[in-house]
Amino acid sequence: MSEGTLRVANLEVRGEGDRRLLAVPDLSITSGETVVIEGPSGAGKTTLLFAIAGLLDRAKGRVEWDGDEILARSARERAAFRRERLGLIFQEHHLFDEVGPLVNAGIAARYGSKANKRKAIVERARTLLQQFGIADDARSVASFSGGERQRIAAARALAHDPAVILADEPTASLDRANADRLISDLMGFARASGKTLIAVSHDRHLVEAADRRVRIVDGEIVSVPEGSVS
Ligand SMILES: Nc1ncnc2c1ncn2[C@@H]1O[C@H](COP(=O)(O)OP(=O)(O)OP(=O)(O)O)[C@@H](O)[C@H]1O
Repeated sequence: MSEGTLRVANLEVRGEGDRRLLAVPDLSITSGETVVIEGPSGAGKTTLLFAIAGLLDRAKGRVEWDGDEILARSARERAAFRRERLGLIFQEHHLFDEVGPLVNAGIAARYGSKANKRKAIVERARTLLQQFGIADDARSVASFSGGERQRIAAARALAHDPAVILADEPTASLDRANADRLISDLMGFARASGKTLIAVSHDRHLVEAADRRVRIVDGEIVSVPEGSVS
């Protein structure tokens, strides 16, 4: 099986008061596929993304990445799995403001124990920053623009070479030009390197750029009419 294959079965997430937030009987995403999860506000899109990232303790059912089930694992094991296999990009990028782009993008190297692995992460971070048009600059990231900061966050998410990129509203805080630049950088990178990309987004340009849409309404996946963009 190629890396980055997702199989979800009987996934259910309940919130406070036992309210059902999400029920996904079956969802498969193949290695290298680019998918946008869309749907109305409050439908459960972020809940689905967080559940497949193993971020929700209360998720029940099966989430298998390349045949490895992650929901039955401890929180600590799931965190180790994420560090190794997933690259996460959020709307708010939470960079370390006082240091430069390379320290931020290569931050995973600080947590690695093996010197050759640490070196590879920093080298990849450097290449990704270049690819995403970020000058190799010592100035702190606080002085970079919003679009540049989000591209630095994308480089950070990819520097440890994960098979899967998960993004939650990655363009939501960007203007059109910067959003389009990020879409082009991310999609270009995912396609060129065969990564699976799954993004929650309302952004029509991102929806149109993806191979497939998964639409969620009231916590359930509904079918999407061919060719339509909501
Ligand atoms: N811990 C929780 N307990 C109870 N309800 C929750 C909890 N977490 C999220 N919810 C609710 O679950 C629903 C789905 O939330 P989610 O963030 O997944 O929606 P979304 O589709 O990503 O929405 P948006 O597009 O507005 O970000 C919402 O009604 C939200 O208020």
